[in-house]
Amino acid sequence: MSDTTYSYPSTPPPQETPAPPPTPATPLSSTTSIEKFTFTERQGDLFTDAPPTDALAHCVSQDLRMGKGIAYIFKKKYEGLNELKAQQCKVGQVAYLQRDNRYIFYLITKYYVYDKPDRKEFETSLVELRRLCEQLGVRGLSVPRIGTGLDGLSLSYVKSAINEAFEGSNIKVTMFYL
Ligand SMILES: Nc1ncnc2c1ncn2[C@@H]1O[C@H](COP(=O)(O)OP(=O)(O)OC[C@H]2O[C@H](OP(=O)(O)O)[C@H](O)[C@@H]2O)[C@@H](O)[C@H]1O
Repeated sequence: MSDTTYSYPSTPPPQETPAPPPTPATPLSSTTSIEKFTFTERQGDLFTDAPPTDALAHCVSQDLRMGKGIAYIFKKKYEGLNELKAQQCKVGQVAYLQRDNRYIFYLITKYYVYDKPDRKEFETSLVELRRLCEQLGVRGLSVPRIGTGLDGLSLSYVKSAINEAFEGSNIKVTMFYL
């Protein structure tokens, strides 16, 4: 008896779905840096220890008296009273000067020199400060313990208000203290 070999078309094995090509990893180039908001406290003199390219900010009254405290030092060091007055800033707004290749910000946190700022106006001026920093391309901002001396705000409140106002920005804020 002859062997008859039947050949059947081989049933192709079930097609495996070809694995998708590996997703190329996002190239982390050395230039990929997403700057984030940081808040740092540093002991030192704002005027001598802050990075020279950092903008500076402090609190003043709408009447721009700057009669004492650190405001007085700013007035003596940067002058510009007429430039500031010409901006006609009101409480909650921020006037500024350009000096030595940096911005100097004046947060208007109260009406008169003898007033004390209220929190809402203080916070409004911080939000305006951030807006101005972003508009002017400021990436580094150095401040004293704003509002905590003559203006009588608590340090913990001021720090939380700064963090609240700047969270989500790409600005590095440094708070100097003596
Ligand atoms: N070189 C330096 N480096 C680093 N930190 C320094 C410093 N020099 C001083 N400090 C500290 O910086 C904090 C706040 O210093 P301040 O008490 O002056 O400011 P403030 O923001 O509470 O109040 C503003 C109102 O006071 C003013 O005078 P008026 O009465 O209003 O005329 C204005 O006009 C405003 O309205 C205190 O811890 C100081 O030790």
